[in-house]
Amino acid sequence: MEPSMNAGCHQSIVTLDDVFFFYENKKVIEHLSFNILERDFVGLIGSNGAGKTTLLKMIVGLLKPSQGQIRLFGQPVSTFRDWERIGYVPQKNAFNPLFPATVREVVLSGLYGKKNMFRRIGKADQQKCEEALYVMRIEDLADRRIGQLSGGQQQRVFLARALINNPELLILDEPTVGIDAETQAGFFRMIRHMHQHHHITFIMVSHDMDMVQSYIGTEPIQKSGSLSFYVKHTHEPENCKETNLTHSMQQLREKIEVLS
Ligand SMILES: Nc1ncnc2c1ncn2[C@@H]1O[C@H](COP(=O)(O)OP(=O)(O)OP(=O)(O)O)[C@@H](O)[C@H]1O
Repeated sequence: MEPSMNAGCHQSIVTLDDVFFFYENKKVIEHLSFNILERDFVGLIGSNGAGKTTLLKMIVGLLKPSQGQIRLFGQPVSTFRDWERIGYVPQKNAFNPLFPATVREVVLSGLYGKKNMFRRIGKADQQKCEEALYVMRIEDLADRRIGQLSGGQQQRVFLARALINNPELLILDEPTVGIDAETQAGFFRMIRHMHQHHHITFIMVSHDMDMVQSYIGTEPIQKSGSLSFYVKHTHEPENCKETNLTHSMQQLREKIEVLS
């Protein structure tokens, strides 16, 4: 996966060029170069402490590479501002049961972006929120406190939060940790459906080798230290059109109901 820029359906979504990362003197990532194309599904596997979360945090601009460059949608991450194009579900969102935010508030907060904390919530935003709640089948939880939900329910809330902007890139950091096997299987069916039917590129950290190998591929495309990158390319030209959010999200939910 050499860094390169491509046009049309093969647009580069994330490019890393000889990236290093150090926490003080501890080297976590070195000489990492790769290129993720539009609608790729990247599975990132690695032992504890391999640097998976560090890498995701660099991609979403929360950490700065010690050396090298990262580009998002062709732009250097340092000047990138279109954060609504990216949905990020961080690892393990454990909440104090008394945390005051409701599910609806958490999902709406996905619209605020990095610089927009105090924007007024208009009708269109409310509508997007209701769609995201609907598609994740959590509309009946909308007024509950996030901290009072199960791990599986919280995971759906954070996915709804990430989906509210109709992201082009969805980044999931071990989305099924601590979740029962049945809920995990339903979650992966949903993720696969989203990848197959929607215009979304995925990067997912997972310890679930079975899921990664059955959907993405049996061999990693690249290794770096103890990080392994599995990549499924999905570049059929007929799938390279923008989809209508409302319609596609409703289709997604209907499909999930069939599968669940
Ligand atoms: N803020 C920090 N300061 C110093 N060292 C850190 C910090 N965050 C992480 N590390 C160290 O950097 C290394 C990589 O951490 P990271 O969280 O990226 O690993 P990971 O692959 O996501 O691990 P896990 O599978 O356990 O979640 C680990 O050795 C960790 O202890």
